[in-house]
Amino acid sequence: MTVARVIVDVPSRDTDRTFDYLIPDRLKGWVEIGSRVAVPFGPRKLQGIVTGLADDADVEYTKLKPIDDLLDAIPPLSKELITLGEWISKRWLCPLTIVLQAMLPAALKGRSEKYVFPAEGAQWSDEETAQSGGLLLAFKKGEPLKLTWLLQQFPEQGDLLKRWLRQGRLEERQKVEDRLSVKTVQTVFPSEPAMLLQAIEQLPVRAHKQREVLLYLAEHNEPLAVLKLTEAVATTSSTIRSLAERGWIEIRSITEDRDPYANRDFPATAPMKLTPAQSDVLTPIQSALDQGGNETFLLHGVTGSGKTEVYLQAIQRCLELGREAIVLVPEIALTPQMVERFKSRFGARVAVLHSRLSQGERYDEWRKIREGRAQVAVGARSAIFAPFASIGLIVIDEEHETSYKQEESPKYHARDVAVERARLHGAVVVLGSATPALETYEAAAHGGHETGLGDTIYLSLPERVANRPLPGVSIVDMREELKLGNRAMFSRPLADAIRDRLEKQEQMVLLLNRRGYATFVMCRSCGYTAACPHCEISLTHHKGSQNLRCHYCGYAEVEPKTCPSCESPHIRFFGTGTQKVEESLAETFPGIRVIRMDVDTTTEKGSHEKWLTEFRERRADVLLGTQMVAKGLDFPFVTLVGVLAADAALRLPDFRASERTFQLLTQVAGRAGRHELPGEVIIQTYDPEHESITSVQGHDYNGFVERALVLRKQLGYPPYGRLISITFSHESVPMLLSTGERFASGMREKAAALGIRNDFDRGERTALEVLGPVSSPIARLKDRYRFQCMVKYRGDVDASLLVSQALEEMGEAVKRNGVLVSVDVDPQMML
Ligand SMILES: Nc1ncnc2c1ncn2[C@@H]1O[C@H](COP(=O)(O)OP(=O)(O)OP(=O)(O)O)[C@@H](O)[C@H]1O
Ligand SMILES: [Zn+2]
Ligand SMILES: [Zn+2]
Repeated sequence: MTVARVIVDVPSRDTDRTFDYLIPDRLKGWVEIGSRVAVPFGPRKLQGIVTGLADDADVEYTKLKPIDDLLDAIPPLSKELITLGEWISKRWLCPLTIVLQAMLPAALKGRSEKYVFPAEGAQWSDEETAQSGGLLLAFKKGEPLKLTWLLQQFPEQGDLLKRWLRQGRLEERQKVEDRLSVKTVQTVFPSEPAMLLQAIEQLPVRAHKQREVLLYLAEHNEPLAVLKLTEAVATTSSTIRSLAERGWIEIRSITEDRDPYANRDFPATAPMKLTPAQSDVLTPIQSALDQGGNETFLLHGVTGSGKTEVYLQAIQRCLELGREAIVLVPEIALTPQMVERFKSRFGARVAVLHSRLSQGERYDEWRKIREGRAQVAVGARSAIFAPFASIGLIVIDEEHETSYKQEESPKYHARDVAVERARLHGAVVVLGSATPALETYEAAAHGGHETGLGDTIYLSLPERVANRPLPGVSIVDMREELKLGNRAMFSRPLADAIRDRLEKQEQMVLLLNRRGYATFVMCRSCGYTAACPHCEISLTHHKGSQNLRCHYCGYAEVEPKTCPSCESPHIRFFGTGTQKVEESLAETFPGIRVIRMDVDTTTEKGSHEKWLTEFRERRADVLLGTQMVAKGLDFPFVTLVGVLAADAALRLPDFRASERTFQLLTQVAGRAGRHELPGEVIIQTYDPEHESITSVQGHDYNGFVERALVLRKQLGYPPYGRLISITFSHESVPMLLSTGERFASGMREKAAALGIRNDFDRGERTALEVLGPVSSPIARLKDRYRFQCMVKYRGDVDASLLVSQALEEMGEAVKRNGVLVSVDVDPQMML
């Protein structure tokens, strides 16, 4: 092959196509589909990814420029991932380069030199050394060598070099990683116990602390981090250092492995003996795996029904068949507890990918996958791009979670990507949830094809393991509480239950549903509310910094003491934050031990883990938090779940608001009574008759869903129709209106030309309707007004294509006027 088709890394519509480059002789055999290259582009040098190879070019040969450089020896992307990327780019109307960049670990994005060196412990026979034509000798000094230099020096040895890199005997590293990596830890190496006891004799009488340290080390005679030792003995590092100066202990810096789980023991677990219900759902999954069939299953299992054990045993079968598995979990459920369950079963074969890893750590895990050292990838959304070669199984836990849809470009949904990637690999998909998304449920229960999921097989685990009952749920009407004179945050039944658990030394989870329930400022005299001057949304009160802030643009102002509008002093901060609940708990229940988990307390690396361990070890009575306490946690002593402000998110202008509320409440209720002790759930609400809330009480997923589906059908909303939202933003409203109108009429003409009607009601199979332009729910953002059009369609029409054509036709004018356009295919957030 002499020509490479390259997607350059400029995310715009004009460059969203391949450009041809010559492959220079020295790079022949090295440039492959999926290679990252440096290329000249006009006056600039750009990075690009090779998406195709050819023997002839689209333009005249003589006009082709050669590729400047190859950026990695082994292509970071595979042919299959490029194909998947092309599909994503079409499906969600997003430039291909943005999709491909999203597939690469961040550490790989820089353009830094690559170095090659022998892997630790790698050996070569004399014969191989002789064959290598000096290549291996070049490594003799043990120093990494530049990839570009090697390619020039050993043009004949390319194949060997490549083979050894693929086998992992040679390793490829880049500078960026060196910069990121190697963390060193000051570690104490104690002498023999006998020596230490002798040393104690020699200490001055008053050196209590030093004596304690030496005693401790005599007892625990093994290397220990200085920090750990100071904690264990409650002393300072200078005490320890003075012992080192006298030669009784030694302090050395040792490099810490970046694998955040590497230094932890995971006691190995054997597969559990399945319950009959678990076996019944595992059997069809395993036989699909055995037959190499490309099937999608919905595993609908109530909370605590043992879905995870089913995943584990399905993965085991997949590995036995010599194939690889991806497990997706929502970012906030990617807790150490979850990771532990996979690590204990499959050990070092598991790679973990999540956003709390540093760039270097993520890159390490990614390489483990690509080099075949790991066969199971557990991670959040983007782990769907794990660079495996032969995927047998993709599991998506809590498949209804909105976090599987990326809100910024590329706006893909990991569930749909999973189904497509599984198709490319002939793999099995298992979508698990106690509260499946309506789209998934519809596809599985009624074979709905509008969902894009295709045929989905419905499996169910309707009961908890070991006949444990689902917790009893009671609903407290907060309006009644107010009538009875209770203005506190906790209703009487909840307060009583909390007291009861404190007495019994059992544990509690309290959820504050804060979405749509921001802490805003309102004047009780005149009704003034503080809003951002640049965006049409209310400002949020931040207690720590005593200011009001806009969550969208970052605008901040000092908190007012009197109303800026009428000067009344009765200006109040409304709404409840977790911090306020924590204070109120402390006042109402003196001595109560509370762990608060929200964005403020979990930003620090490892903090999640710390809080959960503390709670598991029963060093706290209450785990209080936002959405992040609702999922995946399994604590035996939790017998009470309380929900404050259950209805806070019901009024959001989003047709999924009630589905989301139902899901959240069911999930958090599922944290109670998962082991021997029975559980109880108390939900506080101002809207006790709302179906989202009453259905949680009856554990009635199917009833809730069937009723919700009737409504969706009437409105033509998903899963009976699909949506594309197009948002235009500009400083001028008239400009927006005319742009929006032009788009809407363009779309209508296109649909009409295809004979597609725009009325949804008459039950025609194919329909398309354009709604808007209307002002967006967030009407102004950063001084730009926002209008949106919604395309609603169903049946046999490629609406994404029509939208991109309509936008293309308006392209020039829109660009000239500075209107920004953003497209969201299958939007999950209507705000
Ligand atoms: N076959 C089994 N025998 C005994 N215990 C089991 C079995 N399967 C699962 N369990 C236990 O039951 C509890 C609940 O299981 P698990 O956490 O897998 O449920 P889940 O369906 O994933 O729940 P959720 O959706 O609420 O996270 C766990 O403590 C698990 O160890
Ligand atoms: Zn006022
Ligand atoms: Zn703002």
